[in-house]
Amino acid sequence: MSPETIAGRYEVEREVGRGGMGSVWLCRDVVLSRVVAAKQVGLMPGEATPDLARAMREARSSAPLNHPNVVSVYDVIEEGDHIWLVMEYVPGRTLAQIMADGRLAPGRAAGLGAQVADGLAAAHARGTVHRDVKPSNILVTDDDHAKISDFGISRTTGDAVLTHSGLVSGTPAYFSPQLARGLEPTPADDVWALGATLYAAVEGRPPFPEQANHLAMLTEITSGEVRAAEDPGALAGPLQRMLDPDPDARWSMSEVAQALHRIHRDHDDSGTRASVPVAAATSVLPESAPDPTPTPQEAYVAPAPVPSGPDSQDSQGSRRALLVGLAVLLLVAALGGGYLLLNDGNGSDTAGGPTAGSSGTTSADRSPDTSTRTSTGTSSSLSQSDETSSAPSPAPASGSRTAFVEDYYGVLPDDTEAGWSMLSRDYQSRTSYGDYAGFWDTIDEVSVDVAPAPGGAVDATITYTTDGSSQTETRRIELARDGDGYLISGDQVVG
Ligand SMILES: Nc1ncnc2c1ncn2[C@@H]1O[C@H](COP(=O)(O)OP(=O)(O)OP(=O)(O)O)[C@@H](O)[C@H]1O
Repeated sequence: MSPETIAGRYEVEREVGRGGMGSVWLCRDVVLSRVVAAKQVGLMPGEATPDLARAMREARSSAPLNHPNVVSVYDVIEEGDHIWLVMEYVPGRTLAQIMADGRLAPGRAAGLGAQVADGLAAAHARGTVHRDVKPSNILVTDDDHAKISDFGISRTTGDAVLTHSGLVSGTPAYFSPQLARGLEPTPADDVWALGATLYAAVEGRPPFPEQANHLAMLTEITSGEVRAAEDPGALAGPLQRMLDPDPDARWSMSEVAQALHRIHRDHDDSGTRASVPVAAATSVLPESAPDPTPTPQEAYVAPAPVPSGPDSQDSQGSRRALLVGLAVLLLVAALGGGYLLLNDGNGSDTAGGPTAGSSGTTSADRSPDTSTRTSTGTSSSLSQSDETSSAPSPAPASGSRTAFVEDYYGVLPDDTEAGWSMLSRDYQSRTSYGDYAGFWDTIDEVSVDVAPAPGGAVDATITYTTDGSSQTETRRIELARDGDGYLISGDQVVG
């Protein structure tokens, strides 16, 4: 069901997209009689969750910018179980969507990049680092006016270190080597990310192509060895300066803007130049088409904890890279799946049920009201190459909801086939078994405390341990009935 009005002021017309934090809706502001975009961000009743913190951060970071190349944030509204970020509506497409049609001509890429650089230079002048510049965060109108959006994980000088909901939703493909190593974000990281974005726009793939194993990808990024773009045209020089592994040697964002404006003036070769779709790597979010019957209850899995701490010594580099990788993986993997698993939010499964059959569980006599804990051993070495297989192991068929979730984490990280079989078919369809197993292959040990949550959900406080380092988060896990037992049908971070 779609919301009809938000805060008695914004009449909802339709859904225009979905991101890592929820849906985005086209609305009419009846007070000022203008269209706006409202981004729904999940909020637990009575709690200031990391999502709220993220929305407030986005509002605070971008609202004062008031720049033609930055999406303006107008308001943050708390209503019922949700918060809404009300912002300027930008008709058009994301750069990721444009790139899906084919590679961009260098002149056009320079023109879009110059505008984004203008917006980011203004942010940098205010001491704000965006941290998540990528094609899906660049909105482009039909006449090629570009605006950078989503300051949700931006950092302003003096901010407390983010411990939750930091980092990116989906892909580290645009991370600088320094960010991949877990160092403090700086404006130079945005310069790299914009360079990587322009590289992908003209080349058809990002400098470090997407891999199912994000940890391996982060390790590769830390090398900083970018393969020279094959046909960058006039962008060759700027790309070299933006993608310099040494952040001190990179251009500032203002220098980038100047150079790109100059190229755009000199090479007005607009349009795409080939029908080579950019790999899905650059379209990291399933961007939905307008839907006349949107379902606002749907929420994407929220970001996972990010390792924190002021230490940025090189000697800590590999460990922090691992932790950052782990955070990314947790972020995209949720219960261990792949990219941006959707939470169906209603606790019901799709018709047809899971591919696996059902069998008994040992947990039928456990009380659903008792918080329990389980811990499992070291990681298996499961192959990550099987992208399509359905696991043969049967799902438990009976038992309490909390016990089912406990059992789920009880089989992990070692028996990913059994874990996979405990996910609903709908949930499985949002990732691949290869990604799922690949994620759990990076985890040495997982332990969980479970407790009943409203609506038949289960709150699981999960601790993942890798290489002696641990990360803990709480996920609200939705379960769907499957015969006498359950299957996991969705989840979201709640703490
Ligand atoms: N201000 C806006 N005007 C018009 N469409 C928008 C606007 N903001 C977002 N959208 C659309 O909604 C989609 C989702 O946006 P959103 O910012 O939630 O996701 P994201 O940036 O891709 O992901 P994340 O929030 O995890 O970084 C975008 O891809 C775009 O299609």
